[in-house]
This record gives sequence, structure tokens and C-alpha cells, in this order.
Amino acid sequence: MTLAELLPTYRRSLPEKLPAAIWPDAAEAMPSGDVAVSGVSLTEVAERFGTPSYVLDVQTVRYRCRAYRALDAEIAYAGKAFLCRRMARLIAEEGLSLDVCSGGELATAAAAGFPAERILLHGNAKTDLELRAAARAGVGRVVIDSVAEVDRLVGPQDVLVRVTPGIDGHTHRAVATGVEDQKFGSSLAGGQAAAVVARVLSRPELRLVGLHCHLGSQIAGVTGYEEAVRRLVAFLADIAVRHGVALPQLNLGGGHAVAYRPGDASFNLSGFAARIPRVLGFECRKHGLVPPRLTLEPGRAIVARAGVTLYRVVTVKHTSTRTYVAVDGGFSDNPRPELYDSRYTARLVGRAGDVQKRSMRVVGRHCEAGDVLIPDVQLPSDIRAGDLLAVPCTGAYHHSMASTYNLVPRPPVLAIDDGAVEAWIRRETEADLLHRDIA
Ligand SMILES: Cc1ncc(COP(=O)(O)O)c(C=O)c1O
Ligand SMILES: N[C@@H](CCCC[NH3+])C(=O)O
Repeated sequence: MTLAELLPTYRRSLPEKLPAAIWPDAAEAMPSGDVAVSGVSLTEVAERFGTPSYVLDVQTVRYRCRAYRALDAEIAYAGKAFLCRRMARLIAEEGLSLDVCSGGELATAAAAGFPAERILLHGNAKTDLELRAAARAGVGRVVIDSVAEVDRLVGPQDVLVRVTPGIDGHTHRAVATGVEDQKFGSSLAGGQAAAVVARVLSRPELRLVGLHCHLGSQIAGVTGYEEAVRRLVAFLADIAVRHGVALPQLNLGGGHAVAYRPGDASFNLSGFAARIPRVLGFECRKHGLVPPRLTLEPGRAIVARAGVTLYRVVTVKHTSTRTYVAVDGGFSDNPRPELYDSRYTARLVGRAGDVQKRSMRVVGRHCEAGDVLIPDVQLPSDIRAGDLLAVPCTGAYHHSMASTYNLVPRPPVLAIDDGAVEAWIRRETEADLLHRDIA
């Protein structure tokens, strides 16, 4: 046999790196059909911890934090994407700040010992309880959503004013927050943002440190952010003229898109890093302002790709129209396909499977016809009950949006770090569900 003939066989005996756009950084497909993440076999994880399970690759989270930390900006991780005490500690270790949007997220950050001065509290309907908890914890900044909130704040407190800039980030309408006529922030065009600023400045115990805007989530383009900088810098200039104050911070929110399937568009971070400071510098010079310090609040872009969900196939049903592959999870661990028409891919793990692939529909176990995890995905044609399926890019807004619908307990979060696996959040049990149910 010649070397050229041997080469394909030799290659098939080597691990193959999985596409880094959607899988954790160190994910490899083994010749056996197994997938290893940072050297840990997903088959073994599923056998040891059961399914469904969320796996989280710690190294990928760290690398994503570092990619953002390389920018000339404060990076505040958006905890709504995924938060638990271990995650809060990791974020603190990596030197990021933290955006929390509820008393629960704040309590988790506090219990993890996250430095309070690096916490920002968000929310369009912060309760008095939450505002008091923030004051007690010594939260660094509160982001004010409306004029009515100003008088409810407990001072002394550094604050930002959340502005609705009237910009379409071109994303799903359920997660578009920069456009007019919606619940978040105070409108720039309508003059409500100016009214909030005036109200804040009338309360000496509040220190206005900057402006905030958030265009929405899963935004791939940079142009919306450039326009936000133009509009917010013009507003900063307006505030300087009208009130004689120069605000030192400009928070552009998060929303940076990730790819869920190969070929999906994702956020161009290096393009953003090159273009935004240029626009900021230009606009500030135009208005005679010292450029404010930027804050960014990525959630999904930090943690999405670090996560993989493992499901066990429970049953395979062939109908006259298609094949349904039903797994042991579904809508309760991933409501995103139903809510945002999000599309995923899946991979058979643990055995090589038929080389012939066919289009199939992966469905969940819930009592809803709409409980479809993936409407159409190519899987080995011999897929069968007992097989293990891995769905990549499930680190953000999966555990944090999980429910107990149909009284199905929530899966654990299993962190892979340094070649070992450890539960960061244990599997919920039926006993947990009964525990809160008063007999
Ligand atoms: C105020 C604010 N900041 C940051 C984020 C994080 O968004 P993403 O996870 O899309 O980066 C959100 C959620 O969209 C948000 O509402
Ligand atoms: N939950 C949404 C993102 C919303 C971000 C919160 N402001 C998602 O899964 O895509």
C-alpha cells in the first residue's frame, strides 16, 4: 500500500476537532464515535451523571472572557445567560464585572462573594425589596429604567440612565430592545430619557455616572452599535450643555450573536473592537467631549458555546412523513426553539453510527405538539433508542430558562475543568419538586 492510500485510514483513526464556531474550544470527535471535551468523554459523563445534562466547558468560558477583556472596555457579564455561585466566582476571577437583573441573581452573586462594586443592577420593574437588597449589598451601579424609579432609589448610589435609542438591531422581535414602543428604558426621541436625567440630577444622593442602552440580543451586525454611539454621544453633549456635567461612562449593553449551527452568522468582535472606538473618538471630538469609558455586557457570547446538552434517545418513530427522534428532555430544558424559532444541530455520541444520514425531527418529551427541539437535522439512519445525542451551543439561556413543566425536574450543570467533571448545579429531583408543594 502506498502512503497516499494509507493516509485516509490513518486520518480516520485520529480524533477530529469539532467546528470551534459552535462547539467548546477543545471538543473532539473520537474514532469510536465518542466526543471528548477538554479530554473528558461525553459518553462517560452521561453514564456517570445521567441525562439530560448540561455540560459546561470551563476553559471555553475563560477564553471567551479573555477575548473580551482584551478590549479597551469594562466587561460586565450578563448573568441572565447563566449564573450560579461557581460561575460568579469564575467571572470574578477573570476580572469581569457582573450585570444582574433580579434579587435572585444578586443573592447568588453576593453568596459567591462577587465584589459588590463591580455589580450593575438592571430591570424595568425592580421591586422595593430588590432596591433595598442592592443598597444593602453595596451594588456599584443601578441602571435606572424609568422616571418613576428615580424617586424609589435608595441613596447614596451611583446610577446610569437606560436610554431607548430607537435603533433596530435586526434580531427576533422577542429580543429586540433598542426599538421604540417597548417596555425597556426611556426614549431618547420622545424626551423621556432627558426627563430621567434631570430628575436624577435633582437628587443629590444619586450620582449620575453615565448612560446605558441595550439594542437587543443575538445581534450579528456592528452598525447598530455605531449608530447607538452617535446618538448617545449627542445626548451626552446635550446633558453637558444643559446641566454642566460630563458623564464618564457609556454602557452599550450586550447582544453579541453566536452561531448555533455551522454557517450561522456570529458577532464580529474584532470588527467591533476596531470600529467602535473610532466612532466614539470621532463623535466626542465633534462635540468637544472627553470620550467616556465603555462598558459592554455580553452574556451569550461568553457562555453559549461552552455548553453542550446531552440527551438520551427514548424512542424513534417512523411516520409516513418523517422520522421523529424523541429524547428525554425538551421544552423544559430548552424553550428557545419555541420562543425564538432558534435552530440547533445535534450529533450522535458514543458510537460511530451509519454513514448514511437522513433528515429527522428531534422532539422532546413534553405534552405539547410544539415541543420540537430541532425540526430538521441530519442524523445516522440507524439511530435508535438508547443512543446519546449532543446538542452544542447550549450554555446561554438554557439552564437559566429551564422550567419544571410537566413536573419534569431540571437537569444538572456539569462543569468540565482540567480533565475532570464536577456538578456546579446538581440534578433536580422529584423530591425537590414535592418539597415546595405544601401537603
Ligand atoms: C441590559 C442587558 N444587558 C445585557 C444583556 C445580555 O445580552 P446577550 O446575552 O445577548 O449578550 C441583556 C439581554 O439581552 C440585557 O437585557
Ligand atoms: N432569552 C433570550 C435572550 C434574552 C436576553 C435578555 N435580555 C434568548 O434565549 O435568546
